[in-house]
Amino acid sequence: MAVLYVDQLSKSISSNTLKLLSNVTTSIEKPAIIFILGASGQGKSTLLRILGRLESPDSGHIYLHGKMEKDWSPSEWRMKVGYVGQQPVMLPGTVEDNLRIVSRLHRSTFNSMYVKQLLSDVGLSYLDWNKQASLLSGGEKQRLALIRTILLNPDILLLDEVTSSLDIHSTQLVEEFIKSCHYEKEMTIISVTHNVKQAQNIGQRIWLLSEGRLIEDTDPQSLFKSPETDLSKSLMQQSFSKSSNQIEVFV
Ligand SMILES: Nc1ncnc2c1ncn2[C@@H]1O[C@H](COP(=O)(O)OP(=O)(O)OP(=O)(O)O)[C@@H](O)[C@H]1O
Repeated sequence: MAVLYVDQLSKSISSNTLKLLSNVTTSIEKPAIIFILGASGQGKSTLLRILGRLESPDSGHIYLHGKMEKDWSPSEWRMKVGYVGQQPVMLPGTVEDNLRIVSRLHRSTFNSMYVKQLLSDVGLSYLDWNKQASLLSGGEKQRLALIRTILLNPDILLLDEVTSSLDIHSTQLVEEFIKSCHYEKEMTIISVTHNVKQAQNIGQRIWLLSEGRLIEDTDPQSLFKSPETDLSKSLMQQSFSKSSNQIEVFV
C-alpha cells in the first residue's frame, strides 16, 4: 500500500484566476526523500500545506496509508504528517518548553539525552534551553522547529525551505540529519527548496511544479541527464553552470 497517494489535487486562489494547482497526481509507494522544485509562486508551499492539511484543496484527495484524508481526524493526521514551515512558529516560552511540548501533548517521557543528540546533529548543541524561543535567530528557529517535529516521529515530514536561513555548514548538517531520518526511521521527506544542488545530492525523487502542474516526477539522475521539458533543461543548465560548493537558486 502506498505511503501517500495524491489524487488530482486542484486549487485556485480565486474563481477568476488560473489554477494554482491543477490535477496534481502522484504516488509515494515506499519511504523516499522527495524535493519539490519550481519557480517562485508556482504553488510549491501551497501543495505542501495541503499535504499537511493546513489548507484545503478545491478538489482532489490525499490517501495516507490507503485511507482518505477525510477518514483521518486532523490530530491523527498531524501525528503522522509533520510540517515545518518557512517561518516556523515558536510556542511561547523557552527553548525547553518548545522541546517538551510534544511529550506533554502525548503524555510520553521526555528523553533529554535523545533530544540533546538531535540538537547536536543539527548544530544546536550550544543552545541555552532557558532562552526565550522568540529570541532565537531565524536559522535556530528553523532547526528547533525541525527537532520539535521529529520528536513526533511522523511517517511523513514536510519541510518548506528549512535550510533557507542557514550557512553552508549548518545546511550540510541538516541535510545529513534529513538523510538519517529517512534511512534510520524510514521516514518520507517531502521538501520544498530552491537549492537545486541539495535536491540533486540527497533527493531520490524530484517533483517539478510549473503552472500548476507536476511537469516532472522522476529521480534526480533522470531529470538532470535527460530533462523532458524546457523548464527542466534550464534547471539542469543552472545546476551545471555553477561550482559544486555554491548554493544554487532556481528562480
Ligand atoms: N491564501 C492565499 N490567498 C491569496 N494568494 C495566495 C494564497 N496562497 C497562495 N497564494 C499565492 O499563490 C501563489 C503561490 O504561492 P506559494 O507560496 O504556494 O508558491 P511557491 O511556489 O511556494 O513560491 P516561493 O518559491 O516564492 O515560496 C503566490 O502568488 C501566492 O501569493
